[in-house]
Amino acid sequence: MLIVADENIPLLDSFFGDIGEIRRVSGRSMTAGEVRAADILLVRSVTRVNRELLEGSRVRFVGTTTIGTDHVDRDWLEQQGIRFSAAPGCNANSVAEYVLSVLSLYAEKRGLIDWSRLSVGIVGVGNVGGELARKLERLGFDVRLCDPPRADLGEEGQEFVSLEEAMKCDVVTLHTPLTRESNHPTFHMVGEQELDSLGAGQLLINAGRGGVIDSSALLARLGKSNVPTVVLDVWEQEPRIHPELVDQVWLATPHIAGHSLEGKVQGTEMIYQALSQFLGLPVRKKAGQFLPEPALSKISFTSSAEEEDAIRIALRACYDPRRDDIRLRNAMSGSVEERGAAFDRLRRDYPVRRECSSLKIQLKGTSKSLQDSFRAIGFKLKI
Ligand SMILES: NC(=O)c1ccc[n+]([C@@H]2O[C@H](COP(=O)([O-])OP(=O)(O)OC[C@H]3O[C@@H](n4cnc5c(N)ncnc54)[C@H](O)[C@@H]3O)[C@@H](O)[C@H]2O)c1
Ligand SMILES: O=C(O)[C@H](O)[C@H](O)COP(=O)(O)O
Repeated sequence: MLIVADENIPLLDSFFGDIGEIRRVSGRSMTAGEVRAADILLVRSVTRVNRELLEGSRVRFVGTTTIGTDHVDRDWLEQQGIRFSAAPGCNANSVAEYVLSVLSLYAEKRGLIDWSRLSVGIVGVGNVGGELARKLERLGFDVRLCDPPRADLGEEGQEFVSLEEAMKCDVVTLHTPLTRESNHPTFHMVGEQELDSLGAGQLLINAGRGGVIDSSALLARLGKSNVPTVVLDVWEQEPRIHPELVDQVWLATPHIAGHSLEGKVQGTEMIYQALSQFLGLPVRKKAGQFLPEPALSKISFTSSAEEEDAIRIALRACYDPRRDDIRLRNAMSGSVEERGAAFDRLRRDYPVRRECSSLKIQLKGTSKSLQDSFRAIGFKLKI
């Protein structure tokens, strides 16, 4: 059995080595010729999986080791009887931790000692937005949820606000899929009007998909007065992103919010499970068995620790988005092609980033409130 796979999928041999022969190819430039003889196709988010790629091939199973599926023509796969599987939620915690680290930096930039005084509007409350909401609510933030498809379902006990209401929060963070044909399409959902409603005291984060914000409207907005602070992890036309936009936003990262090692390995594991089921094979491997010891395993705080400082230090010890921001800015020179290649290189060669759960926090004589905050974020405590 031939498995053609994006070379950026981690642990291909460990998970799939005994299922078939693995042929690694570039996900970004994968061609019909490269997949024609494959039985199984494994991709990440950068491969357009459609008729053009697969017509006439032997492929019977397509797995994407990602949450997002906007790169896959699912209707066509279904018509062809090709089984499709994605990895919902695999890196949701990674994205939630990305947003928490950004919030900690933003609170500091604003001179706020207590970060939980920020109100946060979460737009798209699925696996990512839901995980983020749980953490923020436990940390005491005022959280507003905006999710019209869920609101339509009339879920009992769940309150949702409109996009307009969500855009009034101190922080607005976008976690929707990119859709064009749904009842509530998200393509360019945040355009001129929404951007004009934001002001200098607000932060806008996009860690969903680039096309959810109209980037021409955003560039125009950033050229006016009373500008909001903007953090972009996702961009229109990746990898050929707009260098001017990189210049204008506060933090610019190369679509890596979900790139914790845990998130990536869980994505591979979920597709291994789905493929095993498809082929009628037993599931014998687990992501946990392949995770190495983290480089940083323990931090201690004593009763002298200030709560806000301790959280800031621990969060940034795990992940500091400023490092990714600097790498992206440094890569923004040269021609369009060179910049695009550099964007992809930053993602391919992404350093190992571990989630907060890999770091044990030792607390001696600290307050209950600090312990609760660490637990809410997802750290393991040793008291
Ligand atoms: N930056 C990254 O690295 C990264 C990582 C993971 C996922 N993502 C992106 O984030 C998206 C969300 O991930 P998820 O796991 O939460 O997906 P999900 O499917 O679990 O949740 C998406 C939510 O968005 C809601 N939604 C749809 N249309 C909406 C609209 N118009 N307004 C508001 N809400 C709307 C849905 O009802 C759903 O609840 C993915 O589709 C992917 O594109 C990005
Ligand atoms: O949809 C997802 O899961 C994320 O956007 C994912 O992190 C994308 O990573 P990529 O497949 O581009 O490496």
